Amino acid sequence: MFNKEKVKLGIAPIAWTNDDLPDLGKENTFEQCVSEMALAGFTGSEVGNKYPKDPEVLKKALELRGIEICNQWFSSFLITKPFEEVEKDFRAQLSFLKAMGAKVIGASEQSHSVQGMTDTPIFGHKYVMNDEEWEIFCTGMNKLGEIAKEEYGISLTFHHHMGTVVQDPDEVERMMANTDPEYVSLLFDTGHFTYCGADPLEMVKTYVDRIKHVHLKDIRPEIVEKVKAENLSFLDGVRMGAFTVPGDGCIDFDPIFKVLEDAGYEGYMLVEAEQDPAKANPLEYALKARKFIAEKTGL
Ligand SMILES: O=C1C[C@@H](O)[C@H](O)[C@@H](O)C1=O
Ligand SMILES: [Co+2]
Repeated sequence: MFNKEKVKLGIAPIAWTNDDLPDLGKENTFEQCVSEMALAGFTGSEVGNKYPKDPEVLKKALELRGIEICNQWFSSFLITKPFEEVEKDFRAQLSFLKAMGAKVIGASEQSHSVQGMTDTPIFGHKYVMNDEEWEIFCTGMNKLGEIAKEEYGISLTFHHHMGTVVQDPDEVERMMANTDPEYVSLLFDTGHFTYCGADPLEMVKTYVDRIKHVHLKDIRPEIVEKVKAENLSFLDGVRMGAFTVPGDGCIDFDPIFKVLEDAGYEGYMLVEAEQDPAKANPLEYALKARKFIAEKTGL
């Protein structure tokens, strides 16, 4: 059994309004989004572009609905920008997260990333770091993680992601092996591992002791196949419905939950299923996800 005091459930605003494709759900307001998260039975959220920037204003709106901020995406550019520049942006985001009471920051290395490029096929076009870049990247992540932990009391979790320099299992392995477990943890995303052809069960078994945040997303494999066959971009795939909520795609979540449960996982499991809200009503899919998680985990 998951410890109900220590494992919490969240949902990402990306199902209501997609910051990577702002036309998807542009009509949905911040208030509708957070109200529906609460209505569906979630207590955690990440941060979307429509969220108030002032921590006090945001905190009030969330507290009214019994929601807290549990993580926020951070785009690092360790191999293409001076460390000091990355550090400045990182500290600004940590200050915001600390004011919000969040315990986790989710970093993704966005140097040379093709995840947001609509004219670049997602398969076969990602950048591969050389040895020197790996050294800069891992050293930088350790430094960011140390700042986050020692100065802000926040854990740095690294988000492996399609189209980025840390996408495939061998890249995740190299990143994990060359960063300090004290300062760098893994943000385990079921959808991104499945999308790149990895087995999310193997990945969770391998890294469970270093996982501090979980993104639960499912995959519609026929859409991913189409993206591959037709050389489409990551965002084309999102529009077409490559991702959906857990329980609605091809991933077997039972053994994944079991590994996390047996290891005594503590932290958030957050549903993150970006799709077109005009086709997949966000409240309907949030309720569907919440029911699935309750049935599978008792949470
Ligand atoms: O954590 C995430 C943040 C999104 O912006 C991203 O593209 C999505 O796929 C994801 O996993
Ligand atoms: Co994710």
